[in-house]
Amino acid sequence: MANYFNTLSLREQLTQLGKCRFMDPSEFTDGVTALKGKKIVIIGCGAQGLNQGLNMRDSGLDVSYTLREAAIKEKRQSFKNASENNFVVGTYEELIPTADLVINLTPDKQHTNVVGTVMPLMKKGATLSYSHGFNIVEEGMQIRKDLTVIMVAPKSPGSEVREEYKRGFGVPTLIAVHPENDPEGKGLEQAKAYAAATGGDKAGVLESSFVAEVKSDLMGEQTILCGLLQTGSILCFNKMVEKGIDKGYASKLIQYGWETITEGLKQGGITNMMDRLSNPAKIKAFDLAEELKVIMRPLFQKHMDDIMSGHFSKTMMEDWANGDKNLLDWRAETGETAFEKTPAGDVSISEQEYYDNGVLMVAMVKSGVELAYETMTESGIIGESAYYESLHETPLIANTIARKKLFEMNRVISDTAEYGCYLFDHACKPLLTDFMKRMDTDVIGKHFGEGKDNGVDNIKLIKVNKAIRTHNVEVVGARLRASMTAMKPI
Ligand SMILES: NC(=O)C1=CN([C@@H]2O[C@H](COP(=O)(O)OP(=O)(O)OC[C@H]3O[C@@H](n4cnc5c(N)ncnc54)[C@H](OP(=O)(O)O)[C@@H]3O)[C@@H](O)[C@H]2O)C=CC1
Ligand SMILES: CC[C@](O)(C(C)=O)C(=O)O
Ligand SMILES: [Mg+2]
Ligand SMILES: [Mg+2]
Repeated sequence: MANYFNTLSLREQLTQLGKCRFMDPSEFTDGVTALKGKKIVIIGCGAQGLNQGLNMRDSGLDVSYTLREAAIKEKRQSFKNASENNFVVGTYEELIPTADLVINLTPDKQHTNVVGTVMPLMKKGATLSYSHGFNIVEEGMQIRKDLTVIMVAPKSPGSEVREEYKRGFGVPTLIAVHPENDPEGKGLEQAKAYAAATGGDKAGVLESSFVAEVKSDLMGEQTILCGLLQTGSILCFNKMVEKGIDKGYASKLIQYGWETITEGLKQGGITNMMDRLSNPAKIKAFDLAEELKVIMRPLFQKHMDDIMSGHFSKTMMEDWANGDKNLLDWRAETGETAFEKTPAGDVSISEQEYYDNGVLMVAMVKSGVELAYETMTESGIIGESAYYESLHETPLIANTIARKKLFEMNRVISDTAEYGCYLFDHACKPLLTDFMKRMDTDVIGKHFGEGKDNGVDNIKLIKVNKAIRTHNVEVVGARLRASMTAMKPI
């Protein structure tokens, strides 16, 4: 098997990377009809498997789960997830031959093995679906020619796929049909019905390609979504403790701070998040973000370059072959950080205080979202896709940190995302050493400008506001959010 993307001509690479059409809600008036009465079998019942299946069943579809035999025999967590939720569970041999749609929701590392095992059991003309196209794009998996291959990729952790659905909303979703596998031309209708069943159509669906999904998904998760939240949490916590801020307070400010400030981002973009600060604090956050962008841009670009060239996937696959050594070492290190080990203190922090005392966190979010968006779009990924993969998903990841810190984020995201997150974190922390030496409690831990006059230079404020509001992520975001009429506040 060879990296599929690297086998394409440059022209075809650019076409697939740029494939991105925002679908009109009127295209979903048929709802789940294309899958109604079809037998849907999900392989794996983990983060995505369980939550997508629950949504699909609540949307009226016939969902069951197939697990590897050992998971059933040993009643592993995946077996408990499915059976305690009253789903039928069976072996591959029992369920795969009956399936019209087989949804592969096992970890990316397992895809070649799992798909290779189930493919001979699939009935003629059935459909195979993925929620991330790594196996097809980076590993060049070849699928039987009579099978339709689709992708329905929620731009969200599995837990939030469920939470947003229960709120009557959904998460933005990329759908695609693999051009090499659409023998009956039914792929798109099935992908649309699947996206509707998970609630994705309420938040926005992009008709995209496997290639565009893989390259943008890897970039988002490694940089702004998980990498920078990981690095930012550790650096901000350590700075506060070094400067004498109470540890419990510092822990709470970080754990719940990302969720609170990015809720402002989700509702009204970077503009609204920055508008929640006083004018002097906004100017300070803007200046810090500009500095951070200069320092981190080469790292963001390196991640994008390595993802595009296949270097990232090659090195991660080497780690798979090496018993996941890097991943497991990095995971253990994260568990030992002072932030992870310090419980949130029993102190009250008001919603506004998270902004006022977290100016550096706001600056980190702004710089990371803009850098990820800029780097992706410069590489041929379309703005709408880059928006979902940077700005819209950051709050959904922040929700997981609020639950149980970085441990929870790294538990809920895919192993692929976790690997990329640590890779970024290891490179980013040293890059920010000098910058962090200059930071003090005025920007993290204490109210910025407390007791001082709130006056600012009008000309500077006008320039800052203009720069924030005219950034392309804001222009695209305002358009996309206008169609998110079902979005609910947390
Ligand atoms: N995590 C997320 O939020 C997101 C994930 N995705 C994509 O969704 C897919 C699933 O990821 P995720 O939900 O994180 O996966 P998880 O790690 O949460 O779940 C894995 C499931 O697969 C089963 N499994 C593991 N190894 C094997 C194997 N060798 N054979 C058969 N089954 C196996 C596990 O069961 P058991 O070990 O008990 O057999 C478990 O039920 C990936 O492609 C990922 O990139 C896309 C968007 C977000
Ligand atoms: C952000 C990580 C992710 O891509 C996701 C939740 O969307 C993943 O692979 O887990
Ligand atoms: Mg993702
Ligand atoms: Mg991912």
